[in-house]
Amino acid sequence: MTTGDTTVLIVAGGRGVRAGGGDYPKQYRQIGGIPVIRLTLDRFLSHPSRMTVLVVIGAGDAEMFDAVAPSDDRLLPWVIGGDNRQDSVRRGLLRLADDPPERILIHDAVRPFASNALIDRVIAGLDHADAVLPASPVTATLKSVDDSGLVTGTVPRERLRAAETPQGFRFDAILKAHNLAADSGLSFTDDAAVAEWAGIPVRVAEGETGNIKLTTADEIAAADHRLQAEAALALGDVRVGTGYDVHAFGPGDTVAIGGIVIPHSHGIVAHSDGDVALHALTDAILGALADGDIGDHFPPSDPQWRHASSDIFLRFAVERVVARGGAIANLDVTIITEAPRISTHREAMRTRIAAICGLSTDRVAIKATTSERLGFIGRGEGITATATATIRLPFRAAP
Ligand SMILES: Nc1ccn([C@@H]2O[C@H](COP(=O)(O)OP(=O)(O)OP(=O)(O)O)[C@@H](O)[C@H]2O)c(=O)n1
Ligand SMILES: C[C@](O)(CO)[C@H](O)COP(=O)(O)O
Repeated sequence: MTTGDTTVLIVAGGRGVRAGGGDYPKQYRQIGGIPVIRLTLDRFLSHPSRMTVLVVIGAGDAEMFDAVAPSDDRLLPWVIGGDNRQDSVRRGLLRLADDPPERILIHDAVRPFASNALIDRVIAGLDHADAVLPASPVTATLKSVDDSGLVTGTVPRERLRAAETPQGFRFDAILKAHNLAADSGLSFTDDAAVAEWAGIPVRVAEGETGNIKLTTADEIAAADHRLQAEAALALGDVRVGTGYDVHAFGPGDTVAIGGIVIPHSHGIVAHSDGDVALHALTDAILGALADGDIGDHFPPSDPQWRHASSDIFLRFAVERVVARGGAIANLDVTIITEAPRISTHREAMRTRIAAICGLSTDRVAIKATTSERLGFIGRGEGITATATATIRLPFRAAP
């Protein structure tokens, strides 16, 4: 397949009357949060063959187009289109005529789902033909109907194909055909029809039923739902949980904070090792799962947790996420104490927590503050930590 010297002409000059019209044509409406024309442009600009793209826009649409167009040096300055699709295509072809490409793909701005494989099939077809039409078999039973609404017959569908775009052509051949068609005053709804009329053999390439043209408001709404659902599936069921813990200082000379042991003028009064950061994180993860709290799973009354290292609790919470097919997106802790100073231990804490949870350290944040000598923290009587955990569960995860 030869892919060099292929330009794409995207026609976006229509008013979208069948979709409801208005000042905001359908190619500028959003599906899945992105303007239709932007999706279409991205399809072609991201194609590996690095094609040049020319867009034909409606008179008065320049501001709308410039607002949504990507910045890419392969995107040529737009051309203003005509009163119908055929005229818009011809205006685009004429713009390219001074420095013509070898091959041209002509595509509707309102077909945002053309795949790379489909584009490849059309380009490959041009190695053996001057005109290539992607098309799919018609699956509906087709009826002809008279003006009174009576069925006059059933149309055999075996030889019928529904035409799609991008349609591919040798540039010189389709420009000539369009010029002849314009001179003759005939009108056609696609460029393959212009080629057929001009006597150019049109070869069919396998189309894609997903490569729909957004013609009606219902089709736009369905495409929007499709992309929203895909995005939601990719993102998963995102949940956020928060946690809080407090412990008093007491006799001793070390404190466990954030999974590491730090020398201090006091110890921590606690049933376990009293690591407020790991306890807050454990509760944040359990909170995101709506799975009780640390005390439910590790009751202080149970002697087996006496002096336990708190990484056991945190790992347990992480395993509850993994057991539901989920993953932790990030953990964020704030430690509030007058002393010891946290900043010098921050990286060691991040590394340790990341290791306990099986995360990369860039998903773990440790912050610290004092309470400005106010309250029990300010008097150095205790230490607290708050935490937030964001997790992603698959949809339809077991409750
Ligand atoms: N004067 C025109 C008319 C159509 N098109 C483009 O041709 C493609 C064909 O799709 P179609 O659904 O026919 O678009 P509209 O003409 O906008 O729709 P309608 O007929 O409902 O007004 C669209 O990308 C449309 O923007 C164009 O560039 N210039
Ligand atoms: C070019 C086209 O998309 C091929 O299916 C189609 O013909 C364009 O517009 P239509 O007026 O909705 O047929």
